[in-house]
Amino acid sequence: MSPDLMEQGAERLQHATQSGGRSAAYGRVLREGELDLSHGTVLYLEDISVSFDGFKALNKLSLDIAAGELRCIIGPNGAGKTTMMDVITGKTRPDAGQAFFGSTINLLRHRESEIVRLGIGRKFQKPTVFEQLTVLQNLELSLQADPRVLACLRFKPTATQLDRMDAVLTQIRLLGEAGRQAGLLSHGQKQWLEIGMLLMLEPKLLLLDEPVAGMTDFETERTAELLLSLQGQHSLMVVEHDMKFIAALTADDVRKKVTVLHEGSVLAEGTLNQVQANPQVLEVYLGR
Ligand SMILES: Nc1ncnc2c1ncn2[C@@H]1O[C@H](COP(=O)(O)OP(=O)(O)OP(=O)(O)O)[C@@H](O)[C@H]1O
Repeated sequence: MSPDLMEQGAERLQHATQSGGRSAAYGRVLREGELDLSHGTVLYLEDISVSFDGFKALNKLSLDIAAGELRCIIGPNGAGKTTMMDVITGKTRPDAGQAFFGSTINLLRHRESEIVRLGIGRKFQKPTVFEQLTVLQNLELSLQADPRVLACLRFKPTATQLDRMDAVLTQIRLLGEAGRQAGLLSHGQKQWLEIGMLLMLEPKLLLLDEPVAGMTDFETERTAELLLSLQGQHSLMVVEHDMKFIAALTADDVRKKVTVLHEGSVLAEGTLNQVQANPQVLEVYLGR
């Protein structure tokens, strides 16, 4: 989708919310801040550039992700993968470019905390669960406005929230560990718990930075199953170096796209087979 269409969408939303009228293009009125996926795109980045002391960490990066898509991003160290996630989540402001969430939400106009509330969840590489709390309490904590541990002990979830916790615990395969102290979980289980904490907020887009780093083969396989079960309902951007894991994430659909970043731009995009056979990718990424 072109930025023009994005701006048109934003204007239409503004008109709909100001006049209270029904937008003919969307068939129903959008509430302000509501994600509009009617064009089929959940994330749209165009010509994003970020410089650190003159060094271009991102250089006119353009990328879009379809609603419900699971997109794998690969690239050598320093390619700009983390910086790209920092821009999407509002941690870093780009020098130039556009970033839209759906067709109406201009991410560059929002703060980090607002972007979380708008529906973008981010999982950093290292697990950051609360080790002294139980698995269930960690999930409860993610629902609270007050993130202090003491507040968690007083927190009384609603019936709907309890149902959601049950569903998430099943999804992350920790239902049997709900009362266990998070610090006693394996590394893989802690990573799943953190994904579960993000899922409690029902994000539309999940960004995952090297989710299987340090996991056993068994845990890696389970993680691939978990992420595959989330696609469709959520959109996912998975940054990974582990090619076996990428192969597992793309095995269900040979047309699935993989994006290769290099020196702050998209070097190649295509199916896993296509990017693995791309001579430029072999040269810069695989070092052949
Ligand atoms: N705050 C910063 N100040 C200066 N340079 C930075 C900063 N953040 C990132 N960079 C540089 O920008 C480039 C892109 O970094 P980034 O962390 O986005 O790459 P990456 O693809 O995530 O790498 P890796 O796979 O090693 O995590 C690197 O050369 C990095 O050194």
